[in-house]
Amino acid sequence: MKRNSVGRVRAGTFRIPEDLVLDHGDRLTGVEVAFETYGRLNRDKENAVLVCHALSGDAHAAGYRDGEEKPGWWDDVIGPGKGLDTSRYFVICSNVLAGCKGTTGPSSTNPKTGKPYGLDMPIITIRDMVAVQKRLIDHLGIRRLFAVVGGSFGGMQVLQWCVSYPEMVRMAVPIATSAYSSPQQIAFNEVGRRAIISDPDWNGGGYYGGPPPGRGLALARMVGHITYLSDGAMEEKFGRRLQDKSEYSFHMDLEFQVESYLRYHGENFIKRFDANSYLYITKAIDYFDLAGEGTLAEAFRGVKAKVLVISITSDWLYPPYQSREIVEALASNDVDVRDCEIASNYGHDAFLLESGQMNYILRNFLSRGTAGEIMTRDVVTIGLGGSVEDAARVMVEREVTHLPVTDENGRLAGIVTAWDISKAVAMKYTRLREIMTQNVLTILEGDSIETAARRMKDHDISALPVLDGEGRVQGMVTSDGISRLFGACR
Ligand SMILES: CC(=O)SCCNC(=O)CCNC(=O)[C@H](O)C(C)(C)COP(=O)(O)OP(=O)(O)OC[C@H]1O[C@@H](n2cnc3c(N)ncnc32)[C@H](O)[C@@H]1OP(=O)(O)O
Ligand SMILES: N[C@@H](CCO)C(=O)O
Repeated sequence: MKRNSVGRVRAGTFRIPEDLVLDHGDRLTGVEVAFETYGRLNRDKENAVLVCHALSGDAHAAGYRDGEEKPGWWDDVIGPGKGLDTSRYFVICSNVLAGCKGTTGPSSTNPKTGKPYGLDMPIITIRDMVAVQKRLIDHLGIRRLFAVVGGSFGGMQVLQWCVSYPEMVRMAVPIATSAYSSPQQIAFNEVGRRAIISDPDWNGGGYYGGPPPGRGLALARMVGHITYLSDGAMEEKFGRRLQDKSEYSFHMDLEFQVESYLRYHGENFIKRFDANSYLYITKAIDYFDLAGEGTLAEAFRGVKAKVLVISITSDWLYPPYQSREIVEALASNDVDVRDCEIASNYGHDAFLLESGQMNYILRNFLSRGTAGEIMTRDVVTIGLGGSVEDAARVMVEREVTHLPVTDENGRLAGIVTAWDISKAVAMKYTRLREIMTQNVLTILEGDSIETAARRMKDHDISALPVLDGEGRVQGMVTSDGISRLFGACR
């Protein structure tokens, strides 16, 4: 087992109770979603990170399933102390709708016929896929996701989350992706689909129970896999070296290492993936175009998330210019967006390979610092029934200038400051209710430090009570505390 892995994991299945109405009006009954989770959901359910997988990915993003040697596809990034730190976050990954790894897709049994859907499966969009993920997140009782993260086709899902459910996404990390599929990306997907459809075993998509279109699917994967690498990476890996020989054979069969490698990946892929799912997912990718008839800036108008857009220097499938378009369109809507570029020779799949850079970037972005991390936890409060004199005594004894006032349930009812005490003495008030501020400005544990600093600055105050989801005081953030923090970052 790899170091700092989340360890043994097993997939859960969630069955959506109601019919799923799809983007194009079709309905699916009894949709099931396979998912895995890593880490622990905190009491306020505010530390959930949804990971969206790429084309051939699945819910098994990290850890080891019983009987399997290889960990999940992003085990280098998900785990204790890693970029998606499972000692802090509750990480969720689900298999996409139309997938073939536990979530309803063309290879699943159609409840109407008792047979595999095949091409009876309606065409699915990325918006449909994200709508299914939303139902899973609702089912888990999560009202707002701390972050949504994904690479490639997974990055498209991240952008769709930001547009479809802006209130639910606190931070978003679309990686090596695009807000629309370019003609070149469509072209490669079409070649892959034609390879499958041209395979005699495809049988109109009705191959289940008989030989699958393995030749077509392997060929589709070989073409796709070339786009996941780079010219430099292939030069490094293979050059013109021959496979298990020192001179040309001058025949039509295998000569070069690169040929052998692609055949290997093709043959490996058909052991774990369904050809019809390949058709449906690449179709969903082709249809993806957030701007639609309008502009990308218009599409991003409602985005509320803080966004980090990550691109890869050598990615020629989803080139960095497509990430720049996303950044510009978000920035034009005053979205809090930043971008970074992973320096790598690996090409598009670098988001799976450059785990050192990925972990560093994710850790720094996600832990941009939250109020919960810098608040003083041993916060001093006073009950609503207390007197001005009681408040003055507590302030002197505990050397505080702000005193949250709580009701009988421990919920915040107001706040009293040293200035209020001075006024009370001058005005001869004796009860807290007479002097406390009732409309208290507060902050949530998961809100960023920047948000706290901006709120204090905008309202010219020097302290903010930090509340949990039930309105109970968890701590205090003060302007002194924040300045000390940034003072440390010389
Ligand atoms: C992101 C998601 O949602 S999912 C998906 C992630 N998984 C995949 O995409 C699976 C297929 N993709 C890959 O394997 C990707 O290249 C990665 C990023 C996952 C792995 O990349 P790398 O670690 O660089 O592995 P690489 O692409 O070089 O392939 C190594 C394999 O090729 C084999 N190989 C290398 N050269 C040759 C050759 N000349 N002939 C035959 N096989 C070869 C190796 O033996 C190795 O086999 P193994 O995987 O059984 O150990
Ligand atoms: N190679 C990864 C990324 C593709 O975009 C996959 O197969 O899913």
